[in-house]
Amino acid sequence: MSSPDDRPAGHGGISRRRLFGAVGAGAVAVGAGAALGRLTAPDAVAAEHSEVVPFRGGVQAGIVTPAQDRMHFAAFDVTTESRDELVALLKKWTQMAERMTAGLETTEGGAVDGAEYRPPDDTGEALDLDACQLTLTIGFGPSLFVGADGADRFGIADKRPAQLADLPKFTGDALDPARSGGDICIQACANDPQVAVHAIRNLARVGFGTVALKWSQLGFGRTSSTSTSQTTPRNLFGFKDGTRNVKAEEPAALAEHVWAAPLDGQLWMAGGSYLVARRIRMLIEPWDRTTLHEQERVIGRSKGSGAPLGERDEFDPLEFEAKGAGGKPVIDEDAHVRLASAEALGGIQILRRGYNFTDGSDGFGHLDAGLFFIAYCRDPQAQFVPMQQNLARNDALNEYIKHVGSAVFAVPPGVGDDGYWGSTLFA
Ligand SMILES: C=CC1=C(C)c2cc3[nH]c(cc4nc(cc5[nH]c(cc1n2)c(C)c5CCC(=O)O)C(CCC(=O)O)=C4C)c(C)c3C=C
Ligand SMILES: [Fe+2]
Repeated sequence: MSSPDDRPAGHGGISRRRLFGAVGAGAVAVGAGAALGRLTAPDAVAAEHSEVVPFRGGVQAGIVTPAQDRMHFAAFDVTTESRDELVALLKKWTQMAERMTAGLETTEGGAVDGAEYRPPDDTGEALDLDACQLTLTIGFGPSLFVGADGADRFGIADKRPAQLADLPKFTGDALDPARSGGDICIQACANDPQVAVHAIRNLARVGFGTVALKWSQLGFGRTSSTSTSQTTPRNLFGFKDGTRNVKAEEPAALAEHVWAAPLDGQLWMAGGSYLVARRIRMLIEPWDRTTLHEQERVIGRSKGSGAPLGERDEFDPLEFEAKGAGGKPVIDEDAHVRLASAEALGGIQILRRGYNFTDGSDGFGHLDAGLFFIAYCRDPQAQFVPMQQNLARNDALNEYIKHVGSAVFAVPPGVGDDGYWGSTLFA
């Protein structure tokens, strides 16, 4: 396979998305030239203002990469019973993903330079768009390892990490099976929705006969910062979200809470992580009829500044012991930030990387809107599960939200120079 940085500027085929043409030199500084290098957290941060986020590296891009503004998340079921066909698809996907994240078509000249009487190799809707910091991150669900009937589907049952267990049912869950689970997920994040959708569409297209799309979700605005270089965005309740997130610039916290380590049990996962996705409906109509005072009590922070209640600035520490009038806690006992905090959970933290969504109306006069919550952690059972149990049982926010979709995936480490998506698993 020709790698993106082998390509001369202005090569014969359409160089998808102006990558080697009009875009300024600074924009590709950590792009094509570094595309085959190893991605570390500092690399990912350095890529923030570039057009291209390196695809290969020690960890997958799209985890600590500064969160892009748009997302298309897809979950697939594997329809073949052949391990060889599955591995062949993962190799093909890797080639395509490396090219698309570099701002190229899925194959050289794929959209319009191929044979006239064959379907094109690239669907074409991202021609003329640049890479837009596209990242593609793959994950493997529990059902890929062991089928519902207990079958070792692809000879990898003994490689299923203990951390990759199905999530338990939480109080209040109203999960739609059609929006839950999946054998494989691909998270596409970019600063242009068309670039993210193009990537998922083309991966799904070549997967025909080997995988089938189970569900997908578009997200239109990030709800977290994953780097101190980013400002904190707002969720659909109007609150800054991501203030106290684990950030790319915190290697010790990432090592403790996000990256799987060799000693965690499955060597093939070292340098990987676990992704929990929850489609959370936000009942925005009742929320919008709630007073500002109540909204801030429910979250535990000021809506305008994002500061903890009782404090001035967004990044001021949360004073959970502080008492106000009548000796009542300034941050309520059932405020969201208290119940989700490391202080309340014996030190547990997760890296949040979610997106706002709206998907039309629910047929009853309400917007189907909410938060597509994505968390990365080292062990969902020991981190996400107790955190969500505490929230599901006690959070004041529960009056205004409903969890309607759920999935968990093992996200393998980054792709090395000669590797492919999942090569450490299928080696
Ligand atoms: C299980 C984990 C979490 C779910 C599910 C969740 C849903 C959810 N959160 C908000 C809004 C906010 N969350 C904030 C902080 C926050 N949330 C979680 C975890 C989950 N949230 C954590 C770990 C934290 C940080 C807690 C801390 O240590 O302070 C905030 C405050 C800003 C911030 O720090 O990010 C907001 C706002 C919504 C609307 C929502 C479901 C729709
Ligand atoms: Fe939250």
